[in-house]
Amino acid sequence: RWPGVIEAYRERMPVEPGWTVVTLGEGGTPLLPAPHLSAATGCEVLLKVDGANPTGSFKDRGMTMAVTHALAEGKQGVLCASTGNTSASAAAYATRAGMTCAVLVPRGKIALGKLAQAVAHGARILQIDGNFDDCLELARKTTADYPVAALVNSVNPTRIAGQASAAYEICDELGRAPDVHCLPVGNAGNITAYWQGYKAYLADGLIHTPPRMFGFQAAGAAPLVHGAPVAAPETIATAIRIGAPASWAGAMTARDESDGRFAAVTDDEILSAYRLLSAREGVFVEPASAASVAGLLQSASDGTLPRGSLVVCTVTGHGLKDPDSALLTAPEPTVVPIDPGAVAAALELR
Ligand SMILES: Cc1ncc(COP(=O)(O)O)c(/C=C/C(=O)C(=O)O)c1O
Repeated sequence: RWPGVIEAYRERMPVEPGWTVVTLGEGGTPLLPAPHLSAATGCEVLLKVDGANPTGSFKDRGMTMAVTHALAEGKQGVLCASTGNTSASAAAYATRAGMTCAVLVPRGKIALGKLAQAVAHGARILQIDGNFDDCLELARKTTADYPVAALVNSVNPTRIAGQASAAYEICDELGRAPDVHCLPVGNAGNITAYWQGYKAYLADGLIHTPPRMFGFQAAGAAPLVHGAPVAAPETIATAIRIGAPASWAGAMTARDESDGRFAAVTDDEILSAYRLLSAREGVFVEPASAASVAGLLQSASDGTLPRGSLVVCTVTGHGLKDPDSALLTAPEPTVVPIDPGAVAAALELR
């Protein structure tokens, strides 16, 4: 039985003996071959399907560590700013730990599924009349003034330590690191964590060569591509609608040390990758997650991704998080009378 991220990689986690480990069985997610993407790019493409985590996104890897740490510190609750998935995960793990949870979310810009999760777990939800960056600033100030609550955003290093587990799993499964690792980048905690994880395996001689980190941002929310914060980030991929990444330095380190790169993908590229994943690979992800595959396709066509490369694309969140986006292009449902002939006709069965 998979023991969860902390027990699976205990010697690499900042956890002390005797601490209560707060886990929902996160981690150990599929590393799935992607035959259509491999054929389309001339590479060997694998998807790290992190939407398969307990609350449906990669955030659980960091949240198990952050909430375990907060509980050990005697905190009464957790607080976070979120575009949605962090709040869903914080609410679930806080509940598991018997702690309270408060979340600050940008007004009107949070996908339905994520809000439902925070509500279901009984989190206090404050809609801030601003964007994610405003929420994060508020969360930092609030937890500084009222230390009774732990700030569990990815500025919290225990989040990064937990999220590095994805890199460990990939190396353990492949017996090596991929040549290139593609992932969507918003607040840049995840790319920071992956690079930390690959470097740890390199230092321990468990891999010979770390991957080049390819980070992809939505064109309307691409501060790391432009080299400056974006005041009014805009994208349909609301999870990465972030203009001032908190882990800017970590993202730069990952790019520079790995000979990697950042690039922007348009909402159209994101949506076409989003549809390709569900329609051809059978993997349903939320739009932000598809940015890594949009970037893979862009890199294959603009020559920045050499043919024959072994590539892992992390798809970070399950498609159920954002049902509205899936229904954007849904055809009108056909109404059929209770008649087998009508069904056969509607399905054009011969
Ligand atoms: C599905 C999905 N894909 C990619 C990202 C970007 O990861 P980072 O670059 O580590 O921020 C997020 C981030 C979400 C939040 O920042 C939040 O939930 O507050 C996400 O939910």
